[in-house]
Amino acid sequence: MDAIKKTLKDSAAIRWLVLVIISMFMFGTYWFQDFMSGLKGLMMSELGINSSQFGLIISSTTWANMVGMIMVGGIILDKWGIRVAGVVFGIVASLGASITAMATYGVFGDDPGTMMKFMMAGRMLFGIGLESICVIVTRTTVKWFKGYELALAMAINVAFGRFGTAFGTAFSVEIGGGHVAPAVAFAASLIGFGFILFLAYLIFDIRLDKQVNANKKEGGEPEEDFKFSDLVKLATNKGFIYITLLCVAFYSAVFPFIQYAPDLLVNKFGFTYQLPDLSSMTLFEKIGAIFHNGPKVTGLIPLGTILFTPIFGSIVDKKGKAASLMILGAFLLIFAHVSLSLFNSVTLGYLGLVSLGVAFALVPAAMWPSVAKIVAENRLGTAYSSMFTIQNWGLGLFFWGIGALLDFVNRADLAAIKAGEKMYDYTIPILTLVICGVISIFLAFMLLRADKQNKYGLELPSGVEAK
Ligand SMILES: NCCCC[C@H](NC(=O)[C@@H](N)CC(=O)O)C(=O)O
Repeated sequence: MDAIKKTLKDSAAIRWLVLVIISMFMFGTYWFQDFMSGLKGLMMSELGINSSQFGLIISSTTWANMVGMIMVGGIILDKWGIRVAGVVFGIVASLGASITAMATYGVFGDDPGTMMKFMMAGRMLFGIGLESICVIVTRTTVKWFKGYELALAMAINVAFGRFGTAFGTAFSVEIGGGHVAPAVAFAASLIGFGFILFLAYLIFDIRLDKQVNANKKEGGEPEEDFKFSDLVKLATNKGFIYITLLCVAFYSAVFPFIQYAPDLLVNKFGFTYQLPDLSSMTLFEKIGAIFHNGPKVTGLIPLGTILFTPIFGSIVDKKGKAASLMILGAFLLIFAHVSLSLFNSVTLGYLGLVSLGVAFALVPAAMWPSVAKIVAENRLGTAYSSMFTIQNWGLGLFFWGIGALLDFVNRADLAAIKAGEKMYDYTIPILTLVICGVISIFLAFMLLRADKQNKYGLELPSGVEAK
């Protein structure tokens, strides 16, 4: 038997280069997913929309995914591979983002109704690409890093996405020069840039496949293929059900919150949307102005997770305790939303945001590797696609629901709010997210119990089998 030859992925330099290239795709798609949060005030004044309509635009990202588009993405990925799936969903995401940008420039008509309709259509198309790209990039990371630094690579990959969220949220007002359309066009061009880099990655993908196929004669791994029976197996796996429901409850209280956080800080704590001129300020005044700016402070949440997700990831790898850490994350989530809704203290508000940031680093670091302990490897593609689909049901509801609830509870004051005489009261919409936190704790405890019964090994370090 011939010796198995070294492949491209055996070179650490090439592996990490590939990770950076594919992660730029995540950077662009996460930017586009989240940047509008920093523009909410501007969108309301410039496009004449209310909070509920803003919520609809954000929520439209999830609509096609709610009815199974991510599953279609997963099937295309499993049947035709990374290259075909990446190109198809890269085109879909770029097209959706371009339609959204054109709509804000008034290409399809400049009345608010037409603009909104096409923005939603564009974001819906983009959303199909976003989620499938996330699955494709995750799958590609596994392809290159399995047997190497997989947990760290996944954490760094998510960190690129968080960079996109942080910078998109913090800087879109300035990038747009105080207008919505240029900020949307810039965000759309980042997806195009990420897609071009992904096309460049395909050269590495083709080379690696050739090398792996050559080695397969010496005994390689069989490709995974989508089977509908896998769905049935997943739907009857208790651990998978708990972790999927936990994923919905947890992310529903985080991603939608981030979309509204700048507006909450402006309305509740008197923060600004636009930075004042910093040039004549002392260093302390500059820092004060930044920490008093809604989009910038919100941007710090995902920015903090960039450091902490890999740290928590390596704790999970080395010490285990993934289910316990998810319980802790759910407690932090409740503290965050209680302190941001029921109290009016800015200090407590900052503590709430820090607590949310830690939970946002902790839970994903513990949750995503745990899926691989609960579900057999040949069903992982289907497992991630199913989780993302169900996650989108919650996201769709809360992206829109927070805005709709905001308009509803403030209905007596809407005219005064529009005229700038009053501020939105965010208490009830944010308190609703506390319910998600409570459900998350319950599910995390159920997961811990299921782990003890089924011996998934969630509390054990990476690579240690439960007996
Ligand atoms: N290896 C899996 C990484 C998932 C990271 C996770 N992303 C999601 O949940 C997606 N559905 C993306 C999205 O909706 O933006 C995350 O924590 O970002």
